Amino acid sequence: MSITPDNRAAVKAEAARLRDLFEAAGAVPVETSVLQPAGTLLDLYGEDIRARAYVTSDALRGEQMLRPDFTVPVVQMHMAHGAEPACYTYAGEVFRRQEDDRDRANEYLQVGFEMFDRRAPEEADARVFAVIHEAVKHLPLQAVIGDIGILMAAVDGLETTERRKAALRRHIWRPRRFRALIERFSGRAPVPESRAALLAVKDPMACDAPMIGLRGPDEIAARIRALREDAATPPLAAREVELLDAVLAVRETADNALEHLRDIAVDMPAIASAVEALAKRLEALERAGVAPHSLEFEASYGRTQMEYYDGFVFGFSVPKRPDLPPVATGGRYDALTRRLGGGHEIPAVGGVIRPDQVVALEGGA
Ligand SMILES: N[C@@H](Cc1c[nH]c[nH+]1)C(=O)O
Repeated sequence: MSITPDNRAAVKAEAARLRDLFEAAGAVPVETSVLQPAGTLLDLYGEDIRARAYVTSDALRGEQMLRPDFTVPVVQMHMAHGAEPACYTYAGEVFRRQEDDRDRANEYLQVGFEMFDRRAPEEADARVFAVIHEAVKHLPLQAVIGDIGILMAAVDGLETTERRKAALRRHIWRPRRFRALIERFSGRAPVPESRAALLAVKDPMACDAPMIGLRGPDEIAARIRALREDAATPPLAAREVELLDAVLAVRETADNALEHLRDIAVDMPAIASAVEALAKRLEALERAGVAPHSLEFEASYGRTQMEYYDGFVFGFSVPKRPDLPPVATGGRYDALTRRLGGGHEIPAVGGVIRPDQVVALEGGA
């Protein structure tokens, strides 16, 4: 649902209620411009949002985009002149093109809560989750949590080349492409024919074909070297793939998921510290009044959301209604503060609620 003349007043009133709640929880209200510089900022969101942003040009300022979210501009603002620790709230429109569903809003309000705090990250995770949970607890929603940090640790721990790990890390956000890479790196899928043909030639650069395209000879030669190195890399061990698949398949209540992940970590020590961080987070959630057995944990959760997440992720959705957008989503984005921090960084976590979805559910949609 989007904002229509009929529901505008109700959605705005709900946005104000949420913002008041977040302020009462200690957040300072902030504003960001609707028009944001596109360029490098857009890259931080990842492929999905990049494809859906409204971008326009400006003779003086270069490419501009209609704000696709608040987190990136709020991080920028905080890194430029924020005090520590800090907690912010905001309410305003975000804009994302819808490619295949006309009924999904391309412009809607978000009310957010963001915490920048280097003390006890698990406490901050639990605090953000609990504040959002409290705001939507009157609605029939199911909360799902996940942890991108566990997936990153699982990839980092694989016994393979840095190059293969970097490719997998990049494609955590594209589950199908990730799967295809695993199939190839484990030798279960054949090397593409065109690549095999290229590598069969002793020196592909030694021919007098004209240079066309954007890549120079050095870049092409480097790419061929990389492909040769890859072709000579031993396949991922079947056992490692099995363990990685086991991690990705974890999907159960959070208390059981923790036990399950601890079992997997016995054979996959690379994820052990990320799993213990999950344990601490669940304890902090329990202290904040959220019982772990009431939460679904899905190891793959968040893989199709913002690419800046690198730890805790969560969402609140209407059960059995995958056609409806989540009412609230959020997650941890420590690395984003480093990328925008010009040499500084601070652990950070936050989330947003969509007041239009709250109003629709209250109206029985
Ligand atoms: N900005 C995210 C939500 C979020 C806020 N803070 C962390 N995550 C989004 O629009 O999906």
